Amino acid sequence: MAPSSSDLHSEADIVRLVDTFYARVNEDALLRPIFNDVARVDWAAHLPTMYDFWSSVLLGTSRYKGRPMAKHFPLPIAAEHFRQWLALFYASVDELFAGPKATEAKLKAQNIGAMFEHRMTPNPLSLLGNQ
Ligand code: HEM
Repeated sequence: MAPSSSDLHSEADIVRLVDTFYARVNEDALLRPIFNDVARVDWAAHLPTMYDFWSSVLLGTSRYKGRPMAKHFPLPIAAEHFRQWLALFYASVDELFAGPKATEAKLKAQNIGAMFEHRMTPNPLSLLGNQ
């Protein structure tokens, strides 16, 4: 019988989630080149930043102080990349956890991702030339 998952509660859970998610990113044909070839991410620095980010979002610790949009604007990413990012995030949550906090993690990832994607999409009104 498969072991039943418990919900996400602790800092150790955040670390497991982030490590599992980025392991999937690093095996993904669409996303791996963006992180490793385009952005040349320093994983030893990025993973702790992401522990802080998700600890702030899900456990309310306010440890993350960065400005994430600035890191994403220069990247060649569009709807398909955001869809894949979210699919891998959902799969990671579902592999490890089940419960209200796990559901909250997926909802927040979806909302923050949609906001990033929206802000990165050129506004068609700008074509009309009204600044
Ligand atoms: C297609 C989707 C995405 C790609 C390819 C992507 C890629 C990246 C890259 C390359 C960095 C820079 C890492 C570095 O500093 O070396 C980064 C940073 C970051 N990303 Fe994403 N990202 C994506 C979506 C998201 C989403 C949906 C979230 C939030 C739910 C997110 C949260 C962050 C945060 C918090 C940082 C750290 C910024 C900082 O250094 O303060 N990303 N991302």
